[in-house]
Order: sequence, then structure tokens, then C-alpha cells
Amino acid sequence: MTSSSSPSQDAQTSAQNYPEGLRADALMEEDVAWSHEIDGDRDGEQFERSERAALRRVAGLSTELEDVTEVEYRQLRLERVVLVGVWTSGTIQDADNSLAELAALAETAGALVLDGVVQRRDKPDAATYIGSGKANELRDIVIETGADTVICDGELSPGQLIHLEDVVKVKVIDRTALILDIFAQHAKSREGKAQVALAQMQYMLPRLRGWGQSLSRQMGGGKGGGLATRGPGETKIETDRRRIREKMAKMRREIAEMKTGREIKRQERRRNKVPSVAIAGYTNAGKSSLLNRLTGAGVLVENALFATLDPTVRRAETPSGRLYTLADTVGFVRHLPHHLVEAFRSTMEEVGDSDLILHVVDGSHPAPEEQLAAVREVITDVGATKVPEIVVINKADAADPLVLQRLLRIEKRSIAVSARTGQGIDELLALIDNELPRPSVEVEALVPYTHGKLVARAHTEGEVISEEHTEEGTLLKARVHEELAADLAPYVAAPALR
Ligand SMILES: Nc1nc2c(ncn2[C@@H]2O[C@H](COP(=O)(O)OP(=O)(O)OP(=O)(O)O)[C@@H](O)[C@H]2O)c(=O)[nH]1
Ligand SMILES: [Mg+2]
Repeated sequence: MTSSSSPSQDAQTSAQNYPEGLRADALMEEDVAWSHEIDGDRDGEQFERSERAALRRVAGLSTELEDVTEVEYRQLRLERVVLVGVWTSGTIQDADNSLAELAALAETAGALVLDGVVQRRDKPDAATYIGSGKANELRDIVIETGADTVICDGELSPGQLIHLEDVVKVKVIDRTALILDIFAQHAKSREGKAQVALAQMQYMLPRLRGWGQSLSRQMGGGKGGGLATRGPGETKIETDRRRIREKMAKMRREIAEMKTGREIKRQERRRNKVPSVAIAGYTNAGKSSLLNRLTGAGVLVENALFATLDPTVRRAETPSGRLYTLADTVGFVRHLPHHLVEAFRSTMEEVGDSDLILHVVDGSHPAPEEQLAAVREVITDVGATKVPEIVVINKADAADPLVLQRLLRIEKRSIAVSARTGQGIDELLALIDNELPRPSVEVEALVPYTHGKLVARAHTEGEVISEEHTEEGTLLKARVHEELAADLAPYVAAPALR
């Protein structure tokens, strides 16, 4: 590891150097001026008085701890967080699910969730996200719980973050920053790390505005800011921005190179005509567990979101003995930060390039249909709509049988399995066998025993229909791909004999 080459670290360091500046930034935000006009409780008028009256507490969110020692241990390094969401449409259940997911994300990032509240509004408040009155209530909750961070369930403008921070007086981060943080913690490969770093820089860039202003204030610009302080600040910001943009450009080039390497490997697999199966699905659906079940591979399985961030490809075999590759992929999540969709396009491209998608969904989740829809949106996004899909409803052991029935009815090509107990796995393997593309050429050849390798290849790369050991060699009837057909050509029986 080189000391100064991590851009995300640099960005973090810079942010720490100028925390005041981020605040100062808000004062410059243009949206502040008009936000006050549409602020207040006007937005909420359509809603019930009781709904507007207070922040709605979401039950059962706080992190469960096994024992006291765990509390002490965790408090040493964990952030204590309060979650806050704005509920604009849909049912209470939707709002609660969304916040429960945010809680899972926060825990995955290593935080201790103390409380969660939802505010019903038409749309997020332009200045403080939840509105200034509710922000004060949130401040009370923060004091009461001893939280040191507030996490908002959405992407907030830099101005909103800072305004809310000014009221609640602890650090405020948004869902995007949280997901980026988890991704940064989990990325393993060089490519994955580079992609996350790039996404982080992209997220940072528009939030850089205040740093220079703060600097100029330190240099004697005085409070209140205004145009007078902008001069030197602007210069500093320009430098920062240019530096970051240069790093981003370099990073993009490096990622492109790494991508070429991966593409070559993929083409090799293609050339060998090994069919590929991609496991896609919502985060925590059990994709890695399923990969393990299907191949016996030791892939990291964790009850955490985004345990898998780098594609893992394994070799597998159908019950009839055909080889294929099985690729684990990064989990999907609703409202995936836009730069991350871009950054992880490469993983998803692999999905689009496969012969079959195993779309894993957690049957025990409160809203599996929503997960299916969210994942399909991204699949469409990367143009993978033509790839056949099997919906694998996982965690059948823990799911409500009625929900399973409902899903099996709605999804035509679906199967209920449990990666944990092994239930339904044999059927799934047979289904995969069925759905994989069939090799196209049917051959009948008498292969000399000195060329046993060709027979073995017919088994793994094609489909053997019949095999007979004669004095001259193996009499083989099989369906194979064109390349193997060409290799077998010298031994193909004369047409008259067929
Ligand atoms: N009850 C039950 N739990 C399961 C089953 N399959 C997986 N799990 C659990 O679900 C959690 C997530 O499993 P993973 O395989 O890591 O899920 P994933 O989809 O790869 O998740 P990410 O890589 O984080 O997106 C783990 O705690 C698993 O033990 C199952 O069939 N039944
Ligand atoms: Mg995984």
C-alpha cells in the first residue's frame, strides 16, 4: 500500500480539515432564499392533523444486542445513530419498510441504531429535509438518546444536510453517503475499490463548495461571508476541484484497463462455449448462500447488506454433467446512488451477458414483490432484458407459505428453495439444466481410445446422447458446439453409415 494514493482518504482528510466550511457552504446556497417561502407546514396540509402533529416513531428498529459486554465493546467504535425518513407516498407499511432497510444498512456500516422516526410530508423540505419545527423535535430525540449521528433516508442536497446539522447539532449524513461508506468497507478487488473511490469522489465534488469559503473566512473574511470572501476561496476550491477531477480521470482510465482484462477472460469463457449463469437479486436475498449451495464454493455469507461487492465466478455442473459458470453479483438496493449504478455497471454487464439469470428474492421479506421490481429496473437499465430469468424464491424455510404461493403464482418461471436447508435445490439444478442453451451440432463419431480427451470434452462441453465402447474406440453420439464438432470431424462416421 502506498501512503498517499488513496483518493477517498484524501477526500476524507480534506473534509475533516474544513468542517466549518461545509456549514458556511449552506449560507451561500441559493435554495435557502426561496425555501422559506414554501417551508412551514403548508406542505403538510393535506394530511391528517395527527400525522402532522409529530414525528412518527418506527417501532422495533433499535439494534439488538446480545449482552452488556457487547454494548460496551461496540460503543467504543460505533456511531450511535438516529434515523429519519420523510414519508411522501404509499402506505405506513412502505414507510416502515424503508426505514427498516435504512436501519439494516446503518448496522451493516457498523452503527448502533437508537431510534427511527418518519415525518409525513408532501415532499422533503427544501431547507432542512423534515421542516424546521420537526428538526427541533429531532434535536430533542438526539439529546434524549445520546446519538452522535443522524442518518436521513434519501439523498439530501449539501444545503439540506448542513441546515439540519445546524439544528440537531450532530453529524448528519444521507442514505447515499451511507451506502458509499458500506461499499468502501466491503470492496475487495482492485477494480471494486477503484469503482467505489470514483463514486465517492463524484459524490464529494458538488459538496466541495464550502471548503474554500471557510478557508477564506479563516483568512479574515469575517462572518456573514458575502462576495468579498469569495475571491481567495474560489481559487482554493478550483484547485481542489481540478485535483479531484484529475484523479477521477486517472481512475476512469485505470478502471477501463481493468475492465479490458475482465472482458478477455469473459471472451475466453465464451469461446469455450461454457454457458454462464448469473445470480442477481436484492441485497441480503441469499445470493452467495445459493452459490455456495449450488457449487460448494466458500463464498462469504453474512447477514449484512452488501456482503458481496465483487463478482465471484465459479464452475458448476448440471445433473447431466454439463459444465457452466455461475457468477455471484453485488446486491441491488432501492435508490442505489446514481453514481454507483454507473460504477457497478461492469458487474451488471456481466449479468446482461449471461445465458441465464437466477433472480434470487428473499421470500421471507415483508415486500418481496418490491425487491423483484427494483432489481428488474436495474436489469432493464443495463439492457439485460433478453436473458431468460428464473425467479428463485429463497428462504422458503423462513417464509410464510401463503406468500410463497402468491409469488409462485405471479412469477411464471419460479421456484421456491432454501439455500439453508437445501429444500428445492435439486429441482433448481434440473431447471438450470433445462434452461441452459443447448449445443447446436449433433454428431456421431468413432473416437479412438488415444483421443479419450475428446470424449471427455463432449461430456463437459456438450451433451452425450449415447456412448458405446467398441474395439476401434468409443462410439459417441452427442450434441456439441461448433468448435468441438470441428475437432471431432475426423472421426465422424461416413454419412452412409448413419
Ligand atoms: N432462513 C434462511 N436464511 C438464509 C437462507 N439463505 C440465506 N440466508 C441468510 O440470509 C443472509 C444473507 O445471505 P447472503 O448469501 O450473504 O446474501 P446475499 O444476497 O449474497 O447478500 P449480499 O451479498 O450482502 O447482497 C445470511 O444471514 C444467510 O444466512 C435461507 O434459505 N433461509
Ligand atoms: Mg453476497
